[in-house]
Amino acid sequence: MNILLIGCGKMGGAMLRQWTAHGEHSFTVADPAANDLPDSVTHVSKATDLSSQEFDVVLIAIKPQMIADVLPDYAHVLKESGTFVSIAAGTSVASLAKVVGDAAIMRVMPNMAALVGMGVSGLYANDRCTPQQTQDIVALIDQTGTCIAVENEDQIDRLTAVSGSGPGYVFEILRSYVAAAEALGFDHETARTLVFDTVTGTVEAARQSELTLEELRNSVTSKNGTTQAGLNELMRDDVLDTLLQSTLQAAYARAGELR
Ligand SMILES: NC(=O)C1=CN([C@@H]2O[C@H](COP(=O)(O)OP(=O)(O)OC[C@H]3O[C@@H](n4cnc5c(N)ncnc54)[C@H](O)[C@@H]3O)[C@@H](O)[C@H]2O)C=CC1
Ligand SMILES: O=C(O)[C@@H]1CCC=N1
Repeated sequence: MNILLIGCGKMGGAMLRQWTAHGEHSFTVADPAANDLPDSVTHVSKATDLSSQEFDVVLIAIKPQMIADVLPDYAHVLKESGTFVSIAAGTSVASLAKVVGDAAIMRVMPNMAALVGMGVSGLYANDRCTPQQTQDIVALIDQTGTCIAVENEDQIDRLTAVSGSGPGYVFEILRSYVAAAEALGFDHETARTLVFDTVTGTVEAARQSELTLEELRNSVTSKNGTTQAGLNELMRDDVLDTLLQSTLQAAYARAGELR
């Protein structure tokens, strides 16, 4: 496919890196500030630099607040049979259709783990998208990790709060965990190794196990042992559950404000 990526910042750039590594599609990036693009990518700064080219896919990866200003310039560059794909948080299909008209539009919500090919994305396709169009975009997103198709847009906003914003929460939890390890006397590098290897190993063990997370937690908690002493603090007054629920609710509410 011949794909135009409008905006190639942190998220668009992370996905582009995986796509160019796969080498299956042709990419043009429209971004006045893009640099360090892979050699195979054509770069333009603005829509008028595109001449009369038309694309199979126009992928919108600019900030939600910029879409109304920037997208009108690109509304005509999609082939009749093409697909608009937006990764912008919140911005609804209805808002996009106001700019590009009655077209095949998909909302994809990726996350930053796409940078290392381990992203997880949600995908919603409006009823103008054919099964073939959906299949093609699912295959494209699969090149950045895993793609989960959802039935309605609200699911995309909910998924944004869980996995789209998820790396932000996880980076913060890791930062705090590493700081706590340093407070116990480890140097920064050793603290990072201990925490990162504990987290990645535990996630993989959970993924490969048939036990529930509660059963796994209990299986490593000896009665009156060290883990129980730690968990008594971590689980006190359900503070962690309350905090994570309010964290996800706040992100979901913000997605609604961006529609
Ligand atoms: N950063 C993340 O973890 C995630 C971001 N997203 C979505 O991805 C989109 C982009 O976010 P980021 O990459 O984080 O932002 P960013 O600020 O890193 O990238 C935005 C890019 O848009 C470019 N841009 C600005 N004006 C432009 C114009 N007139 N024409 C073309 N390009 C222009 C900028 O130069 C920049 O490279 C947002 O809509 C966001 O909601 C979705 C999932 C995760
Ligand atoms: O913070 C944001 O708005 C973007 C969308 C999901 C993750 N990052």
